[in-house]
Amino acid sequence: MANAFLFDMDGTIVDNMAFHTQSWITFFERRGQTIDADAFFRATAGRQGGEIIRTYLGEQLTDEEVGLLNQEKESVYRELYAPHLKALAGFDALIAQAKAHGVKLAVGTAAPPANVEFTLDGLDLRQHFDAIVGAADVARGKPHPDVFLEAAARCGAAPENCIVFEDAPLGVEAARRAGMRCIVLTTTLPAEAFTAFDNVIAIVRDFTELKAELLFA
Ligand SMILES: O=P(O)(O)OC[C@H]1O[C@@H](O)[C@H](O)[C@@H](O)[C@@H]1O
Repeated sequence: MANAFLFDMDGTIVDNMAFHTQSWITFFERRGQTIDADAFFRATAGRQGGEIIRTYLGEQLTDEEVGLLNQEKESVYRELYAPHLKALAGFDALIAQAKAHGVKLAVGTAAPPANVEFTLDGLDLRQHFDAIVGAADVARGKPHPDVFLEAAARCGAAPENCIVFEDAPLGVEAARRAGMRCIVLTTTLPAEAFTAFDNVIAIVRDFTELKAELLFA
């Protein structure tokens, strides 16, 4: 069976979580709610936008209302982040190395299709992936394992042959529930935030710090 690298998108392929958080702050301010940035990131990063909106604004919202609210939030985010769009250091070299070793590549993200397009097409990265799984493809966001299990299945890889790359505690937990090892990128939280997870095999600042022995053993 294949080996696969499953990449979270936001906060991992791109260092953009500060812009997501800022767009949520703006979105909730418009509705008279104040959020604490750090606590909000820990509690929500990796969940789908619709799940986050229902948690904070009410479970009674219809799917249509949630869809419109989510579109509003994500367009604020894209406008804020667009001038800064770039892949995290070492990403291009890592995917080239992975391909040379025959490793399958996938994305497992909570992002909606418009954000996947914005990021992966904006950086011309879509061509590299064997599978791209987002909010439109699975019912439940992280910490549920659905997005990574679906990405692995589409790559033809068993969970034990997958390495997930993540920046958020709920994403590391999703990998753990999927039975997958995880490499943490400290784009947003420090290494200490991940010490409790037994599936974490490395914690790095960006992709340049990764050793080939760990990835291709
Ligand atoms: O799963 P990923 O790629 O880290 O995406 C996470 C983010 O996806 C976004 O679409 C949400 O609006 C964010 O608030 C969320 O944290």
